[in-house]
Formats: sequence, structure tokens, C-alpha cells
Amino acid sequence: MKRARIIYNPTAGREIFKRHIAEVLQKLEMAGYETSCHATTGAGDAKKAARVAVERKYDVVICAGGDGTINEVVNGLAEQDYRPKLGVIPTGTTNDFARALQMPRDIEAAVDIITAGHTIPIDIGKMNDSYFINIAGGGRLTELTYEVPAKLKTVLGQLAYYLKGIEMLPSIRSSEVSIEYDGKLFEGEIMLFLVALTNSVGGFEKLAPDSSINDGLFTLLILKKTNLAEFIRIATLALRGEHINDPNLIYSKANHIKVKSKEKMQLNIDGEYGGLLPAEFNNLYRHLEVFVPIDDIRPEDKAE
Ligand SMILES: Nc1ncnc2c1ncn2[C@@H]1O[C@H](COP(=O)(O)OP(=O)(O)OP(=O)(O)O)[C@@H](O)[C@H]1O
Repeated sequence: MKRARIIYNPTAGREIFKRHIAEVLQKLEMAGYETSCHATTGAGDAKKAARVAVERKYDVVICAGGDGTINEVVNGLAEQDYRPKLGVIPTGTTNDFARALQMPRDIEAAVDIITAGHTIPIDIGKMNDSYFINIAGGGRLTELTYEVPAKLKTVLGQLAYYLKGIEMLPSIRSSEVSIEYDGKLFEGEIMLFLVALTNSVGGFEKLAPDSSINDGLFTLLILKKTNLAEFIRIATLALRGEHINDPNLIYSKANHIKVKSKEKMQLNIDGEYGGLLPAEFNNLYRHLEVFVPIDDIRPEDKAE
């Protein structure tokens, strides 16, 4: 019999998962899974629980939570030689990763996709010693993700980021950096740099419109120094996915990226604080198998 381990964050989003556990277990049982659950207890617990699932050789790990919990689960799986298949049930405030996989927000619909059993291999990002699923980067602007109070996020969701962004705009300043990417070099003043795995990031659904989840490449975005008016213009273009050819931006694909600066710059990894520069990014090609809807499988994405 196949074995599945559910790792869920009881505090994620609007805290709805608990009410659906009986139905979720029943659906998995009917699909031939012997399933057990782990409710996370706080920061770092989902990573530990994923490691335990690896040790116990579960076939499948199902993560119910937002991007924060999935990030932790992936950090628990990514380092290991044996990696169970990953199922995602999006129950967080931010579910960029699930959206990139085209997983539905409805809990039972997401479970149906997992029990249908179609998987694709996806790339995982590594920044220094940590793994990420959506995006990493640096620059004053990326700091706003952890300046938004948790309570405000629960109530307002994405809107909270925008409100905070508007409040912070006048204080954003540039930093001098050096960025090496697949043999190319950028040196100069930037507002921010982003290293994206998926196309949908922090409410900007077209930030990296041509990104593929399993081509082994990051989308690198470097926003050069701009004034406030230019910055707002580019952010507006980015909402529509029309920023790619703007002269203030470098938009490129790369597998390996190194960023350093003489200044102190904070890093952000999947929306959380990720330490300080320097940073080295590696794209781990098709590192995890994840469940996706059948119509999400393009011929080139199929498991090898
Ligand atoms: N039992 C718990 N109590 C409080 N916090 C928890 C608990 N379990 C996990 N967490 C923390 O909650 C964080 C956010 O969770 P997650 O991303 O799943 O939900 P979310 O609602 O999308 O939250 P956010 O948008 O604020 O990141 C996790 O990174 C983890 O550190």
C-alpha cells in the first residue's frame, strides 16, 4: 500500500484545513493511500516533519499551507537522496507556488488532483544553503515582504503588500552590486534584483511571463537605479507583463548566478528574510516530482 504524510499548517490563511481533514483522509484512503497527518507547531517545524517523512520512506508528502509552509517542506526534502513526491494543497494567504502548478484553491479539488496521480518534475532554487520554490532576491524593496504585519496579511491578503509598498516607496534607495550570471557580468547601481523560478510572484502574475517550471533556468530581473516616477511606471508595466524590454531592466535566463556588493544588502527568499549578501544561486534541474492537473502536463514536462 502507498503511504502519504500530510504536513499542514493549522494557522495558514483562514485556518480552514482542519475542517476538511476527514474528507481529505477518506479521498486518499479510497485512492489506496495509508495516510497520517502532522500539524505544524511553529516556524521550522514543517522542515523537520518533511525530514522525518523522508526517513520513514513515505511515498508522498502532501503539504497543506501557504508558500511559507511549502518552502519549509521543500527545504526538508531537497537535501535528501530519497525524495517523496510532493502534493500541494493551497490554504495560505499567498499561494504563488500552487498557482504556478495550476492547483485549485478548493481543498477537495486539490486532493482529487493528487489522487489522480499525474506528476511532473520541477526545478528548485538554491540560494547559499537554503532552497526556494518561487523567488529570491535583494534590495530595499524586497524588504517590504517582512515589514507587513502578519495580522494585516491575514485580514487583507495581497492588498497588505501593496499598501506597505506605497508607504515605503519614497524611502527606497539604490545599491551598488556586481552580478555574474552564466558568464555575463553586470556592475552598477540597482533598486533590486530578483531570481524567479515561476511566473507568478507576490501578486505580479506576469513578472516572469516566459518562465518554465522545469527548464533548469531562473529568470533574472535586475532593476537599475531609477527615480520614483520611473519606478512607478515600470511597476505598472510589470503588472501587465510589459516590462521585459524596458531599458531600465535586465531580464535574462540563467542557471547559475552570483551577487555581491560592498554595501550591506538584505536577501529575501520566498518572502522571508534570507541573510545578507553575498549570494550564490543554483537551479536544481527537475529536482522534485509534484502532482499537477492532467491538462497542466505539456509533452516536454513529462517525467523522464
Ligand atoms: N502552529 C503554528 N503556529 C504559528 N505559526 C506557524 C505554525 N505552523 C507553522 N507556522 C508558521 O507559519 C508560517 C506561514 O505559513 P504559510 O505560508 O503556510 O501560511 P500563510 O497564511 O500563507 O502565511 P503568510 O502569508 O503569512 O506566509 C510558516 O512559515 C511557519 O513558520
